[in-house]
Amino acid sequence: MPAPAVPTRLRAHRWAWWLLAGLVLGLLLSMAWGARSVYQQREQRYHHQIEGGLRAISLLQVRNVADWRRQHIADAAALTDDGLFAQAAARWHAAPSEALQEPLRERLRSFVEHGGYSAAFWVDARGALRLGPQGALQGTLAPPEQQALRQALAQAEPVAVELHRDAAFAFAIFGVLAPVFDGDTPLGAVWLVSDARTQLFPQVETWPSASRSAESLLVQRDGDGLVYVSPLRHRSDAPLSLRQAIVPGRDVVVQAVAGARGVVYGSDYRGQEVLALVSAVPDSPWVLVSKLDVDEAFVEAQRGEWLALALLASLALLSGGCAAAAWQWRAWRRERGLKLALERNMRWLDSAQKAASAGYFAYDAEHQKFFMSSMAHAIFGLPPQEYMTLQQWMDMVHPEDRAHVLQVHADAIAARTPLGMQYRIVRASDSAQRWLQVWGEYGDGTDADPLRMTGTVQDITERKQAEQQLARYRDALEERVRLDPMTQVANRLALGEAMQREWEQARLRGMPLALLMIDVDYFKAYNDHYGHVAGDRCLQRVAHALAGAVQRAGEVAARYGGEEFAVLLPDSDELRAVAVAHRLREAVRELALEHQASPCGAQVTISVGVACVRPADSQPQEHAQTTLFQQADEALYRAKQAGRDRVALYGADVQAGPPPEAAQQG
Ligand SMILES: Nc1nc2c(ncn2[C@@H]2O[C@H](COP(=O)(O)OP(=O)(O)OP(=O)(O)O)[C@@H](O)[C@H]2O)c(=O)[nH]1
Repeated sequence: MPAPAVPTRLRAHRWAWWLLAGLVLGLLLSMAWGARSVYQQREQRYHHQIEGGLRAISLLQVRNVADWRRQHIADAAALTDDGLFAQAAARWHAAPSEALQEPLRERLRSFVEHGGYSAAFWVDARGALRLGPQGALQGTLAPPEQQALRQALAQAEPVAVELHRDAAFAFAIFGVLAPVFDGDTPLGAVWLVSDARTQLFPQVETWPSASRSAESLLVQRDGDGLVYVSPLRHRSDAPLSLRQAIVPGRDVVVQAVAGARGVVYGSDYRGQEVLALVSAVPDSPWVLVSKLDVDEAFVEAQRGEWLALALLASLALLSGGCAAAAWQWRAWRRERGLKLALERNMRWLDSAQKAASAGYFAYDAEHQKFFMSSMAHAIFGLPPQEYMTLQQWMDMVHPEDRAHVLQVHADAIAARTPLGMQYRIVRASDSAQRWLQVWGEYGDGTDADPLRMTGTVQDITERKQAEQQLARYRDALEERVRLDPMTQVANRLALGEAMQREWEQARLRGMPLALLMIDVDYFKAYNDHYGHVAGDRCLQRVAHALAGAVQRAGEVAARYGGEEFAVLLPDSDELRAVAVAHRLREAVRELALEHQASPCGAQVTISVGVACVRPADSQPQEHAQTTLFQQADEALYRAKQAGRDRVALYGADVQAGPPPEAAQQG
C-alpha cells in the first residue's frame, strides 16, 4: 500500500542552533584555557622539581669533594703536629741508618696502605726525595712541590699542591706537603700524593639516577682561561688537558668560572642546551658544575605530560564516543518504538478505514497528483498504484456533479477553507455509480510547503441509498398521515393545510376561494339496511367518485368525518363552485349505488353546501376560515332541509334538479 506522501518537516529554530554552537565553542575555549593553565602549572612545578633534585646532588658532591680535600689537609696537619714522628725523623737525620729509617718508612707505608694515598715520601728541607715506604730514594721534587715545600716550611703548616700532572706519575695527582720540625729546626716534609682518578673523580662521577646526560664537572680558572679538572663524560680528553678561553656567552662552564652560582641555563662543551647547578667547592679553586640536558630533563617530561594529556583526551573521547553511542542507541530505540507505534496505528487506521469504507489522500496541487491509501484506491476502483492523476479523478467524477465539484474545490483553494462535500463518481473498475463523502483541508501553500490538500474519502453509497429509501418512506408516511385510511382520499389534516396554503395564495392574488361541504343522504338508513361493511364500501366509492371529479391543480377532495366530505376549490367564484357541486352530485349518481331505504329514488345521493370567500388582508385569517366552514355547513344543512340530493349556495335560494349549464361546462 503506498503510504500518502505527507511531509514531516522539522523546522529547527536557527537561533537555538546558534546558541548551542556558541555554548559549545565557549566550552571548548574555556577547556583549552584550563588545560593550558594546568599544563603551565605542571611545567613550572616540574622545573622546580628538576632544579631541586639537581641542587641536592650538587650539594652532596660539593660536600664530598670538600671533605676529601679537608681530609688530606687534616692528615698532613696531624703529621706536622706528631712529636714522636718528628723525633724519629730527627734521630734518622742525625745518624742515617737502616734501623733509624724504619719508623719513618713504617709511617709512610701506613699512609699508602691504610690512608688511601697513592704514594708518601720523605723529602728533606732542600726538596730532595730521601725515603719512600720501600726504602731510600733519590730524586728531587718538581717545581710545584718545591714551591709548596718552601711555603710549608716557612708557614710551619701543610700546603696543598693543586691537581696537576707529573711526569713521575701516570695520572693526575693531588699532593700535600706536611712540614716536620725538630723544635724550630726544619727537618723536611712528608709529601702525600693522591691519585685523583681513583680518589677524587669518583666523588663527582657518581649520580644517583640513571640519567643519560647527567654530568658533574670540576673546573677552575687557569690564567685567562679555564681548565676542565675532572674527566668529561662525552669527550675522551684527559683530565686537565682541556682548556678553554673565557669568552662571555651562554657556556655554563664559562658562566660558572666567571662567578655565576646556582641554577644556570645555557650550553655545554658539546653545544648542547643544559640546565646546570653551579657551586664553588669551599677552600679550593674548583667550581662544580652539575648539569642535565634540557631535552632529557624537560622534553621527555613534556612528552610524558603530552602522553598523559593524550591519555586524558583519549579517555574523554572514549567517554564522549560512549555517550554519543548511548544517545544514538537511545534515539534508535525511540525511533524504532515510534516506527512500531506508527505501523500499529497504520494497521488500526487501515482496519478502521476498511470498516468505515474510508481512505485517506494527499493532493499535491503543484504536480496535480493524489497520493492515496490502498482503501482510497479501492474506493475509486483503481489498482493499488503510486498515485492518481488529476485527470483520472476528473474523468471519474459524475458528469452531472463535475462542474459543482470543481467549483467547490476552487473555492476551497482560494479561501483556504476546509472542504466537505458529497458527489458521485463512476467507479473505474466496474463503471458503477458511487456516492463519495470527501473531507479535505488545504495547507498554507508557502514556498517551503507547496499547496497540498490532505483529507479522507469515504464511499457512502449504501448510506446514501438508505437515506433515499428513508426519504421515500418518510414521504409515504407523510402522505399516509394526510390520507383517510378507509377511503384513501385526503383527511381533515390535509384539508386544513390546503386551506392555509390556498387561502394565502388567494389573498395575495385577490382570487376567490370556494368550499363545498358534502353529506351522503340517509346514510344511517343505508347502514341499517345493508350493514356497516357495505356502508364502508359505499363511502369508499363515493370518496373515489368525488376525488375523481376534482381535477384542477390545488383542488382537494377530503373526507371531513363520518359520511361527510369537503372539497376545496381555489380560484373559484360562486358560479363555478355551484357548477362543480352539481358535477360532484352527478358523479355520485352515476355510481348508481342502490339505496332501497332512501326516499330519494332508491340510489345513493349526496347533498352539497357551497360557500365562497375572497380572502382579504383586513380579515383575521382563522376566523374567516372558520366562518367559511360554518357557511358551507349551513348551506349543506339547508340543502338537507330542502329535501336532500341537491346543492345549496350560502346566501342564495336552494335549487333542485339538474345542474345549471355553466356548472356542466366548469
Ligand atoms: N358504515 C359506516 N357508517 C358510518 C360511518 N361514519 C358514520 N356512519 C354512519 O352514518 C350515519 C349518519 O347518520 P345521520 O347523521 O343520522 O344522518 P343520515 O342518516 O345520513 O341522514 P341525513 O344525513 O339527514 O340524510 C350514522 O348512522 C353513522 O353510524 C362509517 O365510517 N361507516
